[in-house]
Amino acid sequence: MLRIAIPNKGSLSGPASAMLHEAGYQQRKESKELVLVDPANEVEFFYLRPKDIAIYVSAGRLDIGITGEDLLVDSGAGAEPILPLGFARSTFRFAAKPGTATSVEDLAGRTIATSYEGIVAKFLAERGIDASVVHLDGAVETAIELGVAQVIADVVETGTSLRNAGLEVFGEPIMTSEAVVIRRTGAETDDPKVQQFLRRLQGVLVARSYVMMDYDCRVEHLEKAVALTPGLESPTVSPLHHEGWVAVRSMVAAKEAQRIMDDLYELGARAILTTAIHACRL
Ligand SMILES: Nc1ncnc2c1ncn2[C@@H]1O[C@H](COP(=O)(O)OP(=O)(O)OP(=O)(O)O)[C@@H](O)[C@H]1O
Ligand SMILES: O=P(O)(O)OC[C@H]1O[C@H](OP(=O)(O)OP(=O)(O)O)[C@H](O)[C@@H]1O
Ligand SMILES: [Mg+2]
Repeated sequence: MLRIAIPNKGSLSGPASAMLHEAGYQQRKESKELVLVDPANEVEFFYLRPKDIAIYVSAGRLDIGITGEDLLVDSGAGAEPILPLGFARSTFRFAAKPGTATSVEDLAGRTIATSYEGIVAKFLAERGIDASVVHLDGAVETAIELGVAQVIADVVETGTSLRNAGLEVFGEPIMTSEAVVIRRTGAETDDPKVQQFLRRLQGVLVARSYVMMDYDCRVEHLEKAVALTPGLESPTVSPLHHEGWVAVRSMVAAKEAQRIMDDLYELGARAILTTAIHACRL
């Protein structure tokens, strides 16, 4: 059985479970379940606090986990990312009241409120900046207004929370982050069970970002049409009963599909269809 740590709460939890479900794994039906065994797929899911996942995985009793890159760095645990998952994308930044700080040099002597002391301490140590850090569990943006700190260091996505608190980012971004699959540093890379799990998730990522495109075109336009739809390997081209015409089938990036359909139509291609890909193994 592959033993996998999954976030039980917060921004990572819903999208992680949705991705696993799409990959064909059973997921828990109610949020109080702590462990779920999926015998058909030979995996066991442990629903853990996102901040703790890297610690569990580094301890070696769980094979892999899903967490945020920022949480992994913050934990300082001996685990490493092996597959980016494309959700929970964020940037970790310093922010303060406008006019009170413009660069990281202004951090010296200040108090910084954060839920991510590990990341902040590492950043300050690397730059030799002497500042105090106060830990808060959340709603860190309010710390300045309430006099707990002069600066915050927090996750920023849309910037709405900062704006609502009347704060502005300053200095370079401390790090960018997204959800990742992690494993213990130096763990077996070629464990077939881990490889199969990763292939399933990669299949979901591809199925989400590509569509299958089919169209008919005249043989003399084939080269130009295929240049628009080169596919991942090479398009499938089949003869049509109607002489001088071929049918072409190719994978296309979903976000480019409409533009490519326009260009194919201009070229004289017809019966241009796109269909969703539900699952794949490349
Ligand atoms: N608004 C957001 N947009 C995108 N990613 C986010 C957002 N908030 C947090 N994250 C990411 O989610 C992970 C943090 O998950 P975690 O569950 O600890 O915090 P949370 O989503 O803020 O939940 P909570 O604070 O309610 O427990 C981090 O990787 C972080 O970068
Ligand atoms: O830039 P934004 O789109 O506003 O997103 C960033 C905010 O989202 C998260 O907060 P969350 O809602 O999880 O509350 P928390 O601060 O209590 O963790 C994060 O801690 C930021 O506060
Ligand atoms: Mg939060």
